[in-house]
Amino acid sequence: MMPQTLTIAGSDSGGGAGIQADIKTFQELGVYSTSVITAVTAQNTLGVTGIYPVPVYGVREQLRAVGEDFQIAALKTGMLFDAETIKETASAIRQYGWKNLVVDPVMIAKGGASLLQQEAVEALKQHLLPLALVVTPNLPEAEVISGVSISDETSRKRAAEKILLLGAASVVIKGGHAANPKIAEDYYLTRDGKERLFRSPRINTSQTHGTGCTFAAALTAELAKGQPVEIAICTAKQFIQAALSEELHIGAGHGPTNHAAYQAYVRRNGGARHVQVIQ
Ligand SMILES: Nc1ncnc2c1ncn2[C@@H]1O[C@H](COP(=O)(O)OP(=O)(O)OP(=O)(O)O)[C@@H](O)[C@H]1O
Ligand SMILES: Cc1ncc(COP(=O)(O)O)c(N)n1
Repeated sequence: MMPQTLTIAGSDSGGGAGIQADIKTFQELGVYSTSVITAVTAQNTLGVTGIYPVPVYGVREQLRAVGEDFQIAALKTGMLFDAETIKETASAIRQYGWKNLVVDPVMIAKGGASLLQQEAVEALKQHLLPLALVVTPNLPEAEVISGVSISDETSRKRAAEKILLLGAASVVIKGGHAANPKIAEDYYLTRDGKERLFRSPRINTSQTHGTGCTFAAALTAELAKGQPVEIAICTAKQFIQAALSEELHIGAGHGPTNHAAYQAYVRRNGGARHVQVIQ
């Protein structure tokens, strides 16, 4: 049977991030996707112009509908917007016993719009992170969650350790926002102290809308297929590397990544693009 996955996230009318990015990625990687929509955004490659949260009972009912009928092998969370939605989500994850949770702690859209209310950060830390197998903050999100200002490898590690103290089993601090012009480097740390660096050549592109969502969705898909976390992260990095390499040039702003590029690359070359893993 096809592995079944769930994304709990916001809708992006522009199709590059959020639920839409997740479902495209799940489909490309051969897993079945269910979805719980937490908020509808009016959004395109130029920015977010409206946010319409789904009432909490609507979120609860979607979670119930999925929980009562599907065998969820792995799931991810993206834009959760407010504390009530976070609590409802955490409660359903516990109720249905869903394992292999990837928490992408989405806070701010590329254009600057806030996708998580400030007072909801505490709820994220208290209710959701303890359930996570992997939490995938970008650099600014890692700073907000940990309270550590990240300026070098030592402070990045300290931030990761603080995030793990909140209860997540492992963390990937993504390096898309780092200043390094040559390398995009993601730092992985587990609760038992295992460290890895996932590095790839940095691609010089403005078509980066939804990179975080796509990366976390690829990771979730691979976990659903039973891959170990490190292998799943490596495939997710290969997936986003391909998606950024073959630009679509859609829209006038920060265009979406190319979700079909990874499979096209694998078909052409019999394998995936090189990502360096440093142990
Ligand atoms: N220019 C780039 N070239 C290669 N890889 C990149 C680039 N930008 C980001 N990545 C990779 O994309 C993934 C997502 O990282 P990023 O730090 O952009 O996440 P994010 O900020 O959460 O994304 P988003 O902006 O969608 O919220 C990581 O694996 C990162 O290394
Ligand atoms: C519904 C939704 N979820 C997540 C993001 C983050 O993606 P990005 O930072 O690339 O805008 C987004 N823009 N919209």
